[in-house]
Amino acid sequence: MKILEIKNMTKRFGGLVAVDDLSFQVEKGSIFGLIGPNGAGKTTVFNSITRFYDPEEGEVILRTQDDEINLLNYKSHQIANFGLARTFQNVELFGNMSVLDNMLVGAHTNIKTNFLIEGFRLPGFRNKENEAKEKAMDILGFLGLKKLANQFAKSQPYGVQKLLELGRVLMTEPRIILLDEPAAGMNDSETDKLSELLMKIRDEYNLTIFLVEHDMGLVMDICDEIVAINFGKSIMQGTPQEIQASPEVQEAYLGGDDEL
Ligand SMILES: Nc1ncnc2c1ncn2[C@@H]1O[C@H](COP(=O)(O)OP(=O)(O)OP(=O)(O)O)[C@@H](O)[C@H]1O
Repeated sequence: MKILEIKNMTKRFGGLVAVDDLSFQVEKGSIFGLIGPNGAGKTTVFNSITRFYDPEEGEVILRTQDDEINLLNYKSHQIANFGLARTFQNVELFGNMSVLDNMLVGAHTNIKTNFLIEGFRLPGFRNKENEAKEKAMDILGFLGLKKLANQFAKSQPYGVQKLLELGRVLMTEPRIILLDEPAAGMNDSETDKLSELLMKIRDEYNLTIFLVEHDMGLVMDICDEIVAINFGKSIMQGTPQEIQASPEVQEAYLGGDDEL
């Protein structure tokens, strides 16, 4: 099943067509990569899917077993309710809060109580809070961060902060996670660990991963399928092998800073 389908998306900035009639599909349960040279339109696609931008044309269909939702009919804050969660290129944590409390912020969208229960901290709320804490500790354990639960987020090294951001996303029980350059700023061994972890997350949490990434090693290692774009248009969608063998994709990278 195609969990996510981008249909004829166009996004313009004034006279510049950043995304140009772009279509591609993401298979449920896959790790899917969006690649392209600098300025190809990757971030714009990402921001359009997650509704930070308003594309002028097209559809973004999120499919569940029994429903099809066009995300373009909703605002960015509503998207998480449909099971789509994202991370940002720069780590966005609450530095002065503990690692655990940062995780609990991620749970907020999933704690559904009424204002009486929440406002007066009645038992229903405490139960939900305890459940959320337990879940947070489980995820921290999965990420190897349990021991750091009570430490300040800001005193953690960059690699740990990136993992914590992933953990916070998992708290929302997403169907699909969109990762904006998850390996940015990581060294080779951190990137290798991240590759393994992303595959483990996909399997353990039974979700789909959509990533934009400059690190071709990571993309080629872990993606089941990739769409390569340039000038906002699709060059091709295929397996890592097909993408690497494509003269059109190689041509797009020639002369750029990025290497395929
Ligand atoms: N907010 C904006 N206003 C005007 N032009 C923009 C804006 N955001 C992006 N662009 C332009 O749209 C095009 C696509 O940019 P985008 O950032 O999506 O590319 P990218 O593939 O993510 O690039 P990079 O790999 O360098 O991050 C570029 O020409 C860029 O200058």
